[in-house]
Amino acid sequence: MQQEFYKYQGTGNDFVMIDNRLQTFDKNNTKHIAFLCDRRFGIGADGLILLENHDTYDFKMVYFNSDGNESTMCGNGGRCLVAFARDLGIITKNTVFEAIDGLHHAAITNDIVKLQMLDVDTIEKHENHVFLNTGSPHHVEFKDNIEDFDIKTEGAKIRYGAPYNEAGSNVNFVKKLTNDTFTVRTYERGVEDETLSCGTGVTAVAIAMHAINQTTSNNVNLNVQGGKLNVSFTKDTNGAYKNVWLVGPANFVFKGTI
Ligand SMILES: N[C@@H](CCC[C@H](N)C(=O)O)C(=O)O
Repeated sequence: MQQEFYKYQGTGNDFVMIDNRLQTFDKNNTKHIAFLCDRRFGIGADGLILLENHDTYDFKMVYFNSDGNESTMCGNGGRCLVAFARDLGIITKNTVFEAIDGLHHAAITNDIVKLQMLDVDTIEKHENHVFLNTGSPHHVEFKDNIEDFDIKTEGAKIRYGAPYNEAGSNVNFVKKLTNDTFTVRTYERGVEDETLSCGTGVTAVAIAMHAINQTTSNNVNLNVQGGKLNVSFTKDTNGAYKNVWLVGPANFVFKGTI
């Protein structure tokens, strides 16, 4: 059977999008999803996202990494899905949709998507890194020579090592540029390589930098390999990060059948 697909990217984190409102897509066929994401034999993407109907909200997001396995929240994927929903005529500007980590409010203006992320109340501060969950698990570590660093090799060692082991974590390497601007490179679990951008990753970096006093700003700019993102938040009196918003471009690339 021919499958219609759409390709979107958000700061270079790219996704195959499928309109699954008629529930025709086989979600259990891991090999087929990995094939669709394969850059040589398939369409090529960091992940695949299904847009599905929801009883109460505008739509539902189902996310798979490029290895074919369903995974936790994808921030850039969520932003791209909002653009896809707008392009399909499901929404106009504002939306609320459900993903694996709960409800997300979002707004789209031209190609800029603003996506509300999970509240964060648990931040593990270790000697050389910070660990937190922004919808997906993230290890955050400073790396001064970030431009020349082997992200794939060094990221994999951390992702597969203790305490993460098989369940794994995404790994973000960070360099501070100014009080409110950081460079980030991310090794993504489930892609098992560096991606050009990671939305839950930069959200984790912005919150981690604030939590360890590396920024005094609650509006943080993140330079990633594929462009620029912004994360803003408020911190409540119990130390929880709320009203977390991830902002950046989300673009249609091409569509086809396979
Ligand atoms: N690219 C994503 C993160 C996707 C999930 C991640 N690979 C995982 O399995 O934890 C983003 O933009 O947040």
